[in-house]
Amino acid sequence: MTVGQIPILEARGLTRSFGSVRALDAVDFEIYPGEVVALIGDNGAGKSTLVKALSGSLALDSGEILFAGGRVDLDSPTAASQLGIETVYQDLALAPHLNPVQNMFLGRELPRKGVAGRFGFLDNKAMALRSKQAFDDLGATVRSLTDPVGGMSGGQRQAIAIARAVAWAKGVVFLDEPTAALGVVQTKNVLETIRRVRDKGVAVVFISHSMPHVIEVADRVQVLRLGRRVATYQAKDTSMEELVGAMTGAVAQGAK
Ligand SMILES: Nc1ncnc2c1ncn2[C@@H]1O[C@H](COP(=O)(O)OP(=O)(O)OP(=O)(O)O)[C@@H](O)[C@H]1O
Repeated sequence: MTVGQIPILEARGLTRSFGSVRALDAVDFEIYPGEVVALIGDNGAGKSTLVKALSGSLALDSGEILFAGGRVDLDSPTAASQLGIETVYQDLALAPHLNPVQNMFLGRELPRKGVAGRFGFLDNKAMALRSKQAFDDLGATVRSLTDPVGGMSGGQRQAIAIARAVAWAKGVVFLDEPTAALGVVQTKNVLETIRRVRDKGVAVVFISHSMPHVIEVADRVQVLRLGRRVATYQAKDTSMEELVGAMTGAVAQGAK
C-alpha cells in the first residue's frame, strides 16, 4: 500500500487545450515507487496527452508536476530522462537498421576507456554485456544481439524497447498500449515484464484498452473521461463492469 509514501511522480491540475478541445481539464495523477498504474479511458479521453505531459513531450497551459515531492519543469523529454522518467510509445522509436545493442545505447553510447575513447572508439563489449544483462533481467528472449531490429517480430521489438526504457529509468516508465499489437504469448511476456519492472522498484504507468490486462497486472487504475480523472480504483477491488462504467459515464463519478 502507499500510505505515508511520497509519490514518485505527481500531477496537480494539469490543463491543456487544443483549440476548443480541452484534452486535459485540471487532471490530478499520482504514482508511487514500485507501483503499476493503468491509465484507461475511451478514445480521446486524454490518456496520451497526459503521458506526453508527464514525460516532457508536451507543454501545459497550467498545472504543476512534482517528482519525489519536489516541483519540476518537464519542458523536454531530456529533462524527464534526467529525472529517470522514460516512455515507450506505440511506434517504439527503435532505429530499424541498428541492432538491439546499438538501439539500447542510442545517444548514450559508452566510450572505450583511455585514449581510444577520446578518439571516439566505443566500448562495444561493455555495451553488449549490459544489453544482454538488461534483456535477461526482464526475461526477454532477444533472438540476436547483432541483427538489425527491423527484421524482428513485433513482440521482440516491444521487448527491446521496454528493456531500453527500463535500463535508463530509475523512477517511472510509461508504456503506451504495450500489448495492443501483440499475440497471446507475446502479451503474456509483456505483462510479466511489467511485473518484473515493478519488482525492481520502478513505477510503471501503462495505457491500455484491454480491461483483462488492466485487472491482471495493475495495482491501481485511474480512469480518464473527456479530459478529467473521474475515478481511481484498487485493481483487486474492482471489476471490468465497474471500469467500463466509469469510462463511459454509466456509473456515478467517484474515487476509492
Ligand atoms: N496535437 C493535437 N492537436 C489537436 N488535438 C489534439 C492533439 N492531441 C490530442 N488532441 C485531442 O485531445 C483529445 C485527447 O486526445 P488523446 O490522444 O490524449 O486521447 P487518448 O485518450 O489517448 O485517446 P486514444 O485512446 O484514442 O489514443 C482528443 O480530442 C484529441 O483529438
